[in-house]
Amino acid sequence: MSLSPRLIAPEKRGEDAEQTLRPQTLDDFVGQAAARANLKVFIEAAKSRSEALDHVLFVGPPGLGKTTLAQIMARELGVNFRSTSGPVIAKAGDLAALLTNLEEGDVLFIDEIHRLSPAVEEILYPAMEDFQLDLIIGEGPAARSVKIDLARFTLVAATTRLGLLTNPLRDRFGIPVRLNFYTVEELEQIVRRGARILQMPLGNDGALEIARRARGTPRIAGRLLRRVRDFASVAGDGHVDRKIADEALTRLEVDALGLDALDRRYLSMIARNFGGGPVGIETIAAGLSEPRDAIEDIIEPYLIQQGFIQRTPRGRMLTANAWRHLGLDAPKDLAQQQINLFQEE
Ligand SMILES: Nc1ncnc2c1ncn2[C@@H]1O[C@H](COP(=O)(O)OP(=O)(O)OP(=O)(O)O)[C@@H](O)[C@H]1O
Ligand SMILES: [Mg+2]
Repeated sequence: MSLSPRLIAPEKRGEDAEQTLRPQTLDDFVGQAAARANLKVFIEAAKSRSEALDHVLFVGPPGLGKTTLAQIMARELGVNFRSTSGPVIAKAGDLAALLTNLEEGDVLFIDEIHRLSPAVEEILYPAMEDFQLDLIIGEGPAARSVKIDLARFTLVAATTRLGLLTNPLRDRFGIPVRLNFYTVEELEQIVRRGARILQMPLGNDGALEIARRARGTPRIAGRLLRRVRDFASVAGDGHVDRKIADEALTRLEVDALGLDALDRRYLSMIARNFGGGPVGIETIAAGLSEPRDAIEDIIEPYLIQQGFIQRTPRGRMLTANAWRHLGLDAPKDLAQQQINLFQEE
């Protein structure tokens, strides 16, 4: 799943030197206060009992710190970190090989767990619950099943789409953690921290400007920071203030609220072609020539959180906010339309 390239796309891209900006400890990690406080307690408890931590599931839009937190947890627990992802594990045997290599207490991180194949999921259930592998060896009448004991490990999984997880899988995580978009204040701290690490001169107003336009997402904050740095070193003396940040971000087509060209294309298509909606997701996907998954995962969560669109039973609908942001007049009966749609439910 990916969108056409865009600067503020929150999904990961290889070119990003993300590891340099990654916080290494829970205390270093900005924001997500509730999640952080809970994890701290669970980690302390597991350590004091010398037990493996219960399985953890991180849920949230791309770029909010799921992988980062998984790595931090292994470090704070003082155990090995092994990492893989749903689409990479093709066969049951691949997962079996990973699991049998784990040591007591290790963290196994499975990214994009909603993309595991059903056959692989079957293997995972007893492994998570009883720390056992049930394998079928051979085929036909000669097939027999063997049980292999596993070390007590902690599965840390991440998904952008909780709805795509099967219930039995979801139920096996003792610690579900939802990550939310970051506030501007939190992003400002993240931007300042990034600037310190990159040794880049950044004024307070410059940090605020980048934070406000980072779409609630640390990954985007980091990426904007690097692009602004490039711009400042070419256009000026390298120092970043509000004016330089604004110029750079405007050139990159990131608007005052952090929406990029694709976000605006999404909104203006619904406004101009569908009178503001309601319009179904398949129609939107076709109109934008982007995969439906990516639209639901990457574009919509932020637009919903910012109150630009509403999901109604009959499809997506622009809010008054969105019409205003596009500089267009909202239909006169917008409020009444929205009330009617929800009453149909
Ligand atoms: N709380 C934070 N403080 C500082 N930097 C952060 C924070 N959370 C994330 N980052 C930075 O944002 C980037 C993306 O984080 P991460 O890879 O953990 O996101 P993710 O949720 O795993 O995304 P995806 O769903 O695409 O895998 C990293 O470079 C990381 O350094
Ligand atoms: Mg990740």
